[in-house]
Amino acid sequence: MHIALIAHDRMKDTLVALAREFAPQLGQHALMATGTTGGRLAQEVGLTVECLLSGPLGGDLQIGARLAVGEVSAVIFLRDPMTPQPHEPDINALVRACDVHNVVCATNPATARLVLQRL
Ligand SMILES: O=C(CO)COP(=O)(O)O
Repeated sequence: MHIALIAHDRMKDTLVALAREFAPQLGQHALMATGTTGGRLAQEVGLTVECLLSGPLGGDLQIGARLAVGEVSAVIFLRDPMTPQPHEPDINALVRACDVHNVVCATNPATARLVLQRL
């Protein structure tokens, strides 16, 4: 599978902890991530991750574009529901693309855990 991993700043520690817990499973898949998230996953978890642009600079849109042509099979996107984001339209576009193309999309840690358990 091709899995996209994304977390807003206040959710990054949670995603890193989840990725650490599920590193053996994640390591069997092709991973991509927005820039800062991917850097942390590579450095702190040791995963091989294709790092795209940072979210506010277009990373969510890059993942959405890849997803729209069938190149992403699941998205783990830990959004911060308490902090406004400057690139809110990009975030909504990515989640909408998941719905349009019926791609697995986990936007909170509980759902992410369920998805990761099924890898
Ligand atoms: O903003 C993001 C997703 O909307 C995440 O981007 P970074 O991983 O570059 O922080």
